[in-house]
Amino acid sequence: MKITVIGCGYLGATHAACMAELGYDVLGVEVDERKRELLAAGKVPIYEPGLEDLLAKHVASGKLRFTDSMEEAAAFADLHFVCVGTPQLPDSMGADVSYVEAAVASLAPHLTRPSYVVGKSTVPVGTAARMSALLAELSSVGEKAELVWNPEFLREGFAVKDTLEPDRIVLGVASERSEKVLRDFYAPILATGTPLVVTDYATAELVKVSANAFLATKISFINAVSEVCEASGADVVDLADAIGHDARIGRRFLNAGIGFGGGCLPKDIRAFVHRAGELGVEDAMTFLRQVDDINQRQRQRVAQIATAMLGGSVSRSRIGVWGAAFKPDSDDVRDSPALNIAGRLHLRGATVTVYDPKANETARDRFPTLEYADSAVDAVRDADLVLHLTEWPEFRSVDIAEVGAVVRRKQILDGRNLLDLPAWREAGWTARGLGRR
Ligand SMILES: NC(=O)C1=CN([C@@H]2O[C@H](COP(=O)(O)OP(=O)(O)OC[C@H]3O[C@@H](n4cnc5c(N)ncnc54)[C@H](O)[C@@H]3O)[C@@H](O)[C@H]2O)C=CC1
Ligand SMILES: O=C(O)[C@H]1O[C@H](OP(=O)(O)OP(=O)(O)OC[C@H]2O[C@@H](n3ccc(=O)[nH]c3=O)[C@H](O)[C@@H]2O)[C@H](O)[C@@H](O)[C@@H]1O
Repeated sequence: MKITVIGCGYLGATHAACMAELGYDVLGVEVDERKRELLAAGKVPIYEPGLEDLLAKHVASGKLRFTDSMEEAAAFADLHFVCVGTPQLPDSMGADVSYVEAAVASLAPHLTRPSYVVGKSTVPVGTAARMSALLAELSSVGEKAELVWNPEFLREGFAVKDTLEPDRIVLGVASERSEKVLRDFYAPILATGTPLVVTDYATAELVKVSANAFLATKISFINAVSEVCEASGADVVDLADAIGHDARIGRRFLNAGIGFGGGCLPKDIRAFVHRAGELGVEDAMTFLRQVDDINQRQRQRVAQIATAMLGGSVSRSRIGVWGAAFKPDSDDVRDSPALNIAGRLHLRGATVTVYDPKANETARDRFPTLEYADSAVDAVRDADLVLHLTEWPEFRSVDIAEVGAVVRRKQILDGRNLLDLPAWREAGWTARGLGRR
């Protein structure tokens, strides 16, 4: 069976390579020439563990190809997955769905056989119904071009595994026929016992944003509690361990720290609130504004604690920053809390040197005025303060004595609450976490 994947960024490149791995012939459609050429050469423009091997294998075997032509896409397959971006609009909290509209509108006129267009992008509720109407209107086969909404739940850093072994598959469908086509398509994954939820468009769209909103809420909840821990001398990690033993709560996504970032959670919660407003139920989602505020506050809080550790002013001090990506095992710096904090301190007059095992280049593109080092030790040479902001495992195994020998002052702030603070203190450091003893 043949499929196309329209939009080959983080989501689309992963989907394309993984579907080739399942045995399908895949044509990726990508408008960005640089990305398309890299992908066609078997190279992934992003760092995602395991993805390049998979992609290179299937490009070499011919199961995976890339194009920029929708005409070619329409001729190639009858099943098309839309994976284009839905970023936050520049002038509002809402999501920009124009890339989804453009993808559907440019594919539809070329469809000459009954086809299925499957939206995977994260969209405001109501988008799928509009895209379904647009598809029927613009395709020469009319309603024989059907739309399905199939939101994606993969996490960066685990994208390949999450695609091949998802927690669940959700299908928003308008007909039994399209449900059957998608059930057959995902049969290799469903055969392993993966739960399948078949529902309507609106529910499928809302499942996705609700899942991200819940995860964001969990993180902001523990971050808010961490501030109370700090004020009262309690320890938020012990607290999270203790409440996490309750299966109704669960320990995952209860790591207090500098907060969530990335290309999805922040923009998705804002788009959710915005859409609720358009639907006249903004009050129901007011708490999500607080979730966002608490998240922003964490960045401010870390900058404040860092300033206090430097005696009330960061001006003329040197700060070494460990981590730039919004999370480990990724080079994605979209809305990265680590870089936001580094940038704030730089703006206040500190010399800030950043090291990230994989994201130095993507960080330099966005924050060219920061300095970048090639190792954890080089980043903190002559530093007055070390900030641990992205939890790459290598930062937990640094040689404390080696780091101590190169810094100017032995001060470290653990923005991810994962370092062994007692070990640092034993070596003569002032070591702090967020809401930690
Ligand atoms: N990054 C992630 O981990 C996940 C992302 N999502 C959602 O998936 C969607 C895509 O996200 P990312 O992959 O992160 O974005 P991205 O920005 O990395 O990729 C989007 C790609 O689509 C391409 N594109 C735009 N218009 C096109 C068109 N008309 N034809 C062909 N290509 C086109 C762009 O050039 C870009 O390469 C978003 O809605 C996001 O919320 C959902 C789950 C996970
Ligand atoms: O819609 C999306 O794009 C994806 O968004 C998130 O995935 P992702 O952004 O890749 O990363 P997460 O692992 O969710 O982490 C998000 C942010 O939260 C932070 N985080 C996570 C967990 C935690 O306990 N504390 C915490 O601060 C991370 O450091 C990171 O900055 C969701 O986990 C995916 O299910 C979803 O598909």
